[in-house]
Amino acid sequence: MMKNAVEVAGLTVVRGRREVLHGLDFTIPAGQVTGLLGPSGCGKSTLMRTLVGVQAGVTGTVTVLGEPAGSPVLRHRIGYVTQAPSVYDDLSVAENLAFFARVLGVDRRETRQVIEAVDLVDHADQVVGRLSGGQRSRASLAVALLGSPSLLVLDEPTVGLDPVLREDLWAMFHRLADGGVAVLVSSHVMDEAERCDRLLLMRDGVFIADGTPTEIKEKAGLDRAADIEQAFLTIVRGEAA
Ligand SMILES: Nc1ncnc2c1ncn2[C@@H]1O[C@H](COP(=O)(O)OP(=O)(O)OP(=O)(O)O)[C@@H](O)[C@H]1O
Repeated sequence: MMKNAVEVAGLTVVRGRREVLHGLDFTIPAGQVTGLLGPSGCGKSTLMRTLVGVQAGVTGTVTVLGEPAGSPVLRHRIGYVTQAPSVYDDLSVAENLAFFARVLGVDRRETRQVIEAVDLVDHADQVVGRLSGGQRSRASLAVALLGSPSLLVLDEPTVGLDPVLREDLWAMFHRLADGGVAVLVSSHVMDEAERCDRLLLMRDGVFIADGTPTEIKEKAGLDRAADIEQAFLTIVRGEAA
């Protein structure tokens, strides 16, 4: 198993006329849930798009599963869920999965497994357009799980979900990581930080901290009982001082 699913050096991204990521160096290990946390607009989606290979204006070295980001061989090895649902409203959950399984060349039997994994068995025959927002985003997640990707890139997957479902999804992320998958999850709410094995804290296109939740709190001079939001603010204020 590859130790690092992602290796990035000197990553800069220009969108429009603005540089939105400013020379990032980092790795994302296999077998862990890495959280990408930071305020709205700091560049999380841009970073994820870069790893998936769909972002323009990229300079630097971005290696994903041993290949340059965007390489066609990676297509089946990365699962990506954006903030907008990527399933068809007029098809049922099962029909959507059957369609994407065919596009990806994945065994149709896998569709059942991924529907179970996201807990949509009871809604499998329901048209996606009539699902709740949370159910719809889980349908997108099921699509991303097809083909057992080695890297899962999830842009704010738990937004709008109730606490029980959030709990279930985080348990699933950790099960996948235990199986060797590199799971990258973004969030702009810091209260999910503690659920991650490791955190990348981002602000204005740079990382202000990289480590386990405990390491980051220590770096900020706080004890374990503190929350990551406090650590984030402490680090930001320290930099400004
Ligand atoms: N097409 C674009 N052209 C120019 N600038 C853009 C474009 N898309 C996004 N940006 C800018 O790039 C920056 C980073 O955006 P990005 O979507 O990566 O942030 P984010 O951290 O994912 O935010 P959110 O949590 O709100 O999704 C923002 O300041 C945004 O205004």
